[in-house]
Amino acid sequence: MLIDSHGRKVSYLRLSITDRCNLRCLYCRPQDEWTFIPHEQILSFEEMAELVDVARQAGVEKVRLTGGEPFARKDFIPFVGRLHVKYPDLDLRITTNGTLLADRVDELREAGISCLNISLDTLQRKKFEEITKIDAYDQVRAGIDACLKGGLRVKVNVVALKGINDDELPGFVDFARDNGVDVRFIEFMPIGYQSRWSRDNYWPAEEIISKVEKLVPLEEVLVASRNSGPARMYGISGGSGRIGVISAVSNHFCESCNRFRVTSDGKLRTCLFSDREYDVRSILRDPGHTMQDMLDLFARANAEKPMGYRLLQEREHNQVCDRTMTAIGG
Ligand SMILES: Nc1nc2c(ncn2[C@@H]2O[C@H](COP(=O)(O)OP(=O)(O)OP(=O)(O)O)[C@@H](O)[C@H]2O)c(=O)[nH]1
Ligand SMILES: C[S@@+](CC[C@H](N)C(=O)[O-])C[C@H]1O[C@@H](n2cnc3c(N)ncnc32)[C@H](O)[C@@H]1O
Ligand code: SF4
Ligand code: SF4
Repeated sequence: MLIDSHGRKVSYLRLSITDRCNLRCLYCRPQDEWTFIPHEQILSFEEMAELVDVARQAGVEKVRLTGGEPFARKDFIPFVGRLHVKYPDLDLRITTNGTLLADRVDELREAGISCLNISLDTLQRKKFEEITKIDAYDQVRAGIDACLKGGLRVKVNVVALKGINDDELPGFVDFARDNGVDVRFIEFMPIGYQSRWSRDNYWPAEEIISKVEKLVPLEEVLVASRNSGPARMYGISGGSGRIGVISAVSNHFCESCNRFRVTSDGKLRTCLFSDREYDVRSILRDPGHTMQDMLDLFARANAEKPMGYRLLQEREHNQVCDRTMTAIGG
């Protein structure tokens, strides 16, 4: 079991399947120039499965597969299916941009997935293209509809962008209520070289919630699971669907941080905000390595796990780390 000096226990792994993505969201990655991680440095699915073995041994109960865009990697769904067969009691989740989903819902359900986190920052097609650089709004909406029709639970992630989507609260409240889904507004985090974060486009969670309260009565819902994420959720009175906020900048949740991250090139990050990385890939590719070597690395990393909000304070909210979100996995 991995418990650090602040008493935090690691029970949740975010594993990035690939740094490649078919969108170019303005808050996530550089807009003009970027390089992808060379193919040979990306962990194979066999290596990722071994990593999950180690994580299970270390006490991890929930694994979120992310990216880049996880569905952009060939044979992603069969990999999910293999993990599910091997660990039927593992809480296996996916975060996706939803563009490549619509015709894969049955396959996903058969692979053991019952809930998807799907990113959608606007309910307007033209604005979607402005934010992501790609005209794929209809694909995402079709992906969400297909999930709901196919009986998968959906949580919608909206990066809160002042001056860009702060006029769309009524639409998102209706969307949550009409579809019975969770819509979660994530504070824009200043992550990655060339981050476009600024005081002008940052829209804090408290402001979002107080504006939603003027539209509809809200009731805070306490999230009971120890493996749950950092969202604060509110039920919409008199209807289904919920609105939530992830206040990663204004009101941190580092005391209850339950997670490790591993990037697609096999670097363990104990904190989203810290570029301090531990080289899992070198161990995995050493023919003589043992499970204990991996567990020792996890333990050493965990002993050095920071309180991420302090790193943010030290940088005075300017770009907190160099790696881009698309390479870390969010
Ligand atoms: N600062 C910070 N942000 C996080 C952390 N975990 C997730 N986030 C952010 O929260 C947003 C939503 O993440 P998701 O991939 O949907 O996962 P989640 O909300 O943690 O997962 P569940 O609650 O299990 O659904 C992303 O922008 C993440 O970067 C964290 O530990 N620290
Ligand atoms: C990096 S993406 C990877 C998975 C998938 N491509 C997607 O967009 O859902 C994971 C999550 O991080 C969020 N994200 C990316 N950059 C962010 C930033 N700078 N601040 C807050 N959230 C961000 C995305 O909106 C998404 O919900
Ligand atoms: S990884 Fe996700 S958030 Fe980043 S550019 Fe791709 S779709 Fe957008
Ligand atoms: S900022 Fe770092 S320590 Fe804080 S919750 Fe996020 S990952 Fe955990």
